[in-house]
Amino acid sequence: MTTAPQELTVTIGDVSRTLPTVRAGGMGRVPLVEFIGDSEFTKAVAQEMVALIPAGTEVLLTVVTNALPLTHELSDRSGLPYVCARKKRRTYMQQPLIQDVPSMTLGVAETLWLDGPHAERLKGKRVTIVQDVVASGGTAQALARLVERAGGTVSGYLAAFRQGTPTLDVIALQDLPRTLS
Ligand SMILES: O=P(O)(O)OC[C@H]1O[C@H](OP(=O)(O)OP(=O)(O)O)[C@H](O)[C@@H]1O
Repeated sequence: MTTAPQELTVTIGDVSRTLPTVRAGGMGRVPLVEFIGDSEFTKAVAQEMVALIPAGTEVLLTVVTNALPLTHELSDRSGLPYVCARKKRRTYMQQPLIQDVPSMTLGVAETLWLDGPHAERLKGKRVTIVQDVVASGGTAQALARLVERAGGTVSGYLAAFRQGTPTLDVIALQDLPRTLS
């Protein structure tokens, strides 16, 4: 007998989304949060997150891909500048900081690249790390290391959703189940 995958509906502000579930590595089905291609949901989430930005934050730091539109909207609403790490080297990068992600939920090895001029914008600043989802916390740890290497300090970890029990102290709008079936 086949069991239909469970659905998960989340509501942020007055916007609701039924999240698709996907198989992720050996984890079973996990809810998939997508901001790419969904400006209405992205704006609603950013609107709710503004109040959660730690006091004293001077710069937001995120990483491509899915967290980028969310951080852009958060920057727009908070007035704080943001910096974005890449997951691929670009030929135009100047003395980038290169940081491996220690572990990831989906089990895919990843390396973060922060262009030198962008790293300069973190120097001496209090930086909040912004993500769409924090699960294991591996990506957050790698971003924190980039902040330190750039000469900044981490003010906090802010995510739209926390999935599971990351070891880091993450401020999140909502918790998502680790697996659905
Ligand atoms: O806490 P962790 O276990 O590190 O997992 C969280 C990361 O996993 C997802 O990235 P994904 O690989 O799906 O990247 P994408 O945004 O480029 O799709 C999500 O966007 C977070 O960055």
